[in-house]
Amino acid sequence: MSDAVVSVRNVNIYQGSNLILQDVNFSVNRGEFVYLVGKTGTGKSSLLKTLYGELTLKEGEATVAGFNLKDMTWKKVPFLRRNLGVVFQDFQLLTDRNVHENLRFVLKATGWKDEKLIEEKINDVLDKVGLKSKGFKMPFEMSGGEQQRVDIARALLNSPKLILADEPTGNLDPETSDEIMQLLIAISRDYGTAVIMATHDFIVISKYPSRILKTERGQVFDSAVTEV
Ligand SMILES: Nc1ncnc2c1ncn2[C@@H]1O[C@H](COP(=O)(O)OP(=O)(O)OP(=O)(O)O)[C@@H](O)[C@H]1O
Repeated sequence: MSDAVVSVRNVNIYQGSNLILQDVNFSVNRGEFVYLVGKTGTGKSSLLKTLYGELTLKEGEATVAGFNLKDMTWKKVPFLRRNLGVVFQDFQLLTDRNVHENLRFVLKATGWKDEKLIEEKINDVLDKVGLKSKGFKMPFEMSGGEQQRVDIARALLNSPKLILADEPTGNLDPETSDEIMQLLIAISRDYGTAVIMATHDFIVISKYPSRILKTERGQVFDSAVTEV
């Protein structure tokens, strides 16, 4: 059986009628950590959006966490998302509730009902990101690094096979970026979660070298296949 969590074959990605990326081919295996780099506007976000079902795949073949993306209906997208964790630069936490309530909100929205299991899961993910005692804090009471940890905890709630992270260190100072990188790398290593992380931060990449996908001139180049 293939270990691929993401498989993309002969894919063309459009924004409206504009072809953004052509003939994209790559796979990502369980537990792999992959950077996604490329100049602004070359299609990193468009590629991530395709992988989490925000942009419908019209041309080519792709599977993510066992879901076929081709012509996926909007009805199916929430089921895909439950198998993914998505982490953004700007955290996107609900500002009017504390950390615990932010996490509980996601579990409830994704169908969790058993209060004991909900409590256990929240404690589990907070422990994994090193925030076990911070569940009562409001987002505005936390540093940027702590908020990013909460965002990662939220991404872990449904034990995803894949985390898609769009510039997760973009708003953080170098030391805090380091902490977040070590956390994401530990998650991929310890839980077998594949991570695809879009970034402009070459200091981070040189410090934590890993496979690179690069968007350039309408194509995706893969350091596993060619020099990027
Ligand atoms: N919603 C949209 N509608 C139309 N065109 C879009 C839309 N979103 C992005 N584009 C265009 O698609 C191209 C790729 O944008 P995308 O956001 O994927 O690039 P990016 O590499 O992620 O850039 P950045 O590093 O700035 O985030 C750009 O030319 C952009 O203008």
